[in-house]
Amino acid sequence: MDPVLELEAVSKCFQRYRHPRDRLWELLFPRTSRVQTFQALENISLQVEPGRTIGIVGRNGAGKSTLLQIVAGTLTPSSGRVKVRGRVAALLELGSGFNPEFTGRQNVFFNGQLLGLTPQEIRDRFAEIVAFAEIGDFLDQPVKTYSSGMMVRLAFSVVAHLDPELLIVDEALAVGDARFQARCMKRIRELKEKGTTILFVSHDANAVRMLCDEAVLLEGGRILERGNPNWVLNHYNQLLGLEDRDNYRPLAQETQQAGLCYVEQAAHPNRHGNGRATISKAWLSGSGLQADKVLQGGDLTLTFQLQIHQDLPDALIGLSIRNLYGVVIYGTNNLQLEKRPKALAAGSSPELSFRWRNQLNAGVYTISIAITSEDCEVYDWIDEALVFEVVNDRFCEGVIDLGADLHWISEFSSPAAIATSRDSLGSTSPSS
Ligand SMILES: Nc1ncnc2c1ncn2[C@@H]1O[C@H](COP(=O)(O)OP(=O)(O)OP(=O)(O)O)[C@@H](O)[C@H]1O
Repeated sequence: MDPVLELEAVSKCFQRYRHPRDRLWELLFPRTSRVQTFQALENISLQVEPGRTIGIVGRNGAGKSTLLQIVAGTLTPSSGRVKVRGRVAALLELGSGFNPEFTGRQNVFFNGQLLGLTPQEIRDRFAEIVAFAEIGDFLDQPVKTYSSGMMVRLAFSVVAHLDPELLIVDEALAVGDARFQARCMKRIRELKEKGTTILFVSHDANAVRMLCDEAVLLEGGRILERGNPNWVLNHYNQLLGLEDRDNYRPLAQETQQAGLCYVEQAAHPNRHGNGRATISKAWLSGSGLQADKVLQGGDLTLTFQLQIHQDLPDALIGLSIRNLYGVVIYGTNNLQLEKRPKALAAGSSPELSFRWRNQLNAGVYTISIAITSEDCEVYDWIDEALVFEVVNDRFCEGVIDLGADLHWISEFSSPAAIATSRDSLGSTSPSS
């Protein structure tokens, strides 16, 4: 199959002044130009096959946005060739692609037509776009009156529902509250599963590792590495070096012991089941910071209130915690925990809770909850019912904070002292 995207020796130069006063100088003395040419991209060649998700990583100023703007057609290259097969939809700059004087509704049609969809095709998707964006009555207000959060919700919804062949997402823009992040990432995963080709820009190595089939590392306007995400990201982490750690600031200590609670999910879009029993409420509580933020390391409790509508022979009640990239981090249910209910009579409203130590690392997570029969007849299932964000005081890599401990052994200078220290720690060497 032909590649969806082909870049051949693409370069981009910008003209810029070193100091603002140079601009004035040039106005006063037009023959003595002080403009400098800056090469933002140099000789980029890249082919992307259909259905691939490619992560673009690189330090600030590496050229990621410039590259993606060239692919999206909002910037022309200084030299080289760009070929895109099919529709490209890009979420690059906040508000780009929107006419501020038009209403949200008009902008949806305007963008759809720019992407080559017929008015009927846009009408067919309109309800879905509006439902996802959740901007309510603002749909008929001019976009210039929107908050940045509303703008990003509508912009993401438009690009993610117009069935592009190539979707370009700058992850930095797909943020907002934890719930919106979870919905964005879910939609991106759905598009990936449908075979959409995706270019995904991110500073978050974990995001690229989990979502992308391949990664491209840009540095100084050139491709430094392309290939397996793990391999490329190791290189990226080396580049970041201590930079990140220097920027890391531990949390202030005023953060303890608020509660957090999620209530009724009556009309949840990701809900299904035959209704013989329903989950009337589910909520999470523990050491929190704000409504949907919890601290790493504390206890979390997920409580369910159930409503039994018909006598049930048995029930399996469970939860599944996923990260934003759909990876299941943990799941369990009452059978695995050997807690069978005594009776499930019609009209009863049992309540139960799961409690665990929160070892998740910083990030956004979702919890799917369900009640089914032991042989998987689904009574009620709410996918990604709860969304919460974990905040971690300590910096560590990965999804779980195992809270490793460290004991120096080699600070003892003599072999005898090392042996003594090993004895006192009760440790054995790997070879013993
Ligand atoms: N319109 C412009 N005029 C002059 N220089 C520009 C222009 N746009 C980008 N640049 C420069 O080109 C370089 C690459 O910028 P770009 O925004 O593509 O980097 P990036 O990798 O997306 O960075 P970040 O991660 O910070 O968003 C930067 O040094 C930037 O200052």
